[in-house]
Amino acid sequence: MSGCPVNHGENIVQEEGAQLDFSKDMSYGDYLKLDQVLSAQHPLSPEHNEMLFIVQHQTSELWMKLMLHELQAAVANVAADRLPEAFKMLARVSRIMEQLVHAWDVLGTMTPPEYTAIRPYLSNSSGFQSAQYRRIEFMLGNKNAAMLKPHAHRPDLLAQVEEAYRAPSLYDEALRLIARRGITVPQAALERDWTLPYAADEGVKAAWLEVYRAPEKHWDLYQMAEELVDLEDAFRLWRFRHVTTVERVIGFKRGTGGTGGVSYLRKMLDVVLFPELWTLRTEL
Ligand code: HEM
Ligand SMILES: N[C@@H](CC(=O)c1ccccc1NC=O)C(=O)O
Repeated sequence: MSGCPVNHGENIVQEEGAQLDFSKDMSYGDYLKLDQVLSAQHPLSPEHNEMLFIVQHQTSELWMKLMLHELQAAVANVAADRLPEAFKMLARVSRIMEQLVHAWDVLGTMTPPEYTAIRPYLSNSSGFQSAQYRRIEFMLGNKNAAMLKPHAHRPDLLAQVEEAYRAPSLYDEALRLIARRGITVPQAALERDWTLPYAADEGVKAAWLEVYRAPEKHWDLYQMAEELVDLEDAFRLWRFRHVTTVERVIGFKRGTGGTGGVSYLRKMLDVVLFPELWTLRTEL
């Protein structure tokens, strides 16, 4: 084999001039704090599949962290009439949601006996208690005071969840925006108790219909509405894949969080975040 013209990896690295000494420089792992991130996986059971379960949830929480970062900035941009910036962020939030929809395929490789072996180690913990998830739901308008309770023992997290609970949602800000643009929106939608879940309103539907019937007059509001529909569409897919994966893995057992399990998650499929943006379509 001597004299073989194969370009070995070592040669390529040298020819390319890749830096190989990081004793004095910040490296990849330093920048990304990988020692911290990759030392946070501690299975409680002897089961092989628990690593999948932990990594799946931790990566989901990381994506949720980015989603919150983008959503917060998007809401602030809508409130400040900076729509191009808001659209960029909302598009990213929808793509993250789609990423999480596809992530269910990985978890779906876990069979009921494999999960049943891990489940006792989870005790009463459940995704129901995810503070980041609850903040996302609240920012998207699905407000519910009872969902604050699982965070009562963690004042730091409770403060963050409460902040999202008390603030106007993305949709509330979108309605205030279209009102500022001269479209008639019922006053009750513009100034209200933001802790209450949004209730569909014929006057709000009429307002959005004005946008959809003359898109050339309100092009950015039209784009805003379609960004919101994209986001809710992706969120619905996530909820659907969750309940299907849960049925596949635990059937109709009660949840570790204390709910009926699949029955509870199916009820959540009926949640509509931006109702008028869906109902108006019948009239177009
Ligand atoms: C085998 C995998 C999974 C099973 C069996 C499962 C099961 C359940 C069940 C039964 C509930 C209802 C609450 C309860 O009583 O526990 C729930 C809620 C929830 N789960 Fe999962 N889950 C799984 C994976 C995940 C993953 C990967 C995530 C992503 C972070 C997640 C996030 C959530 C969230 C956010 C809730 C609350 C939903 C709401 O209140 O609308 N779950 N899950
Ligand atoms: N609620 C699930 C447990 C569960 O899935 C879970 C437990 C701890 C951490 C995250 C979880 N994922 C989503 O609910 C169950 O009833 O099996």
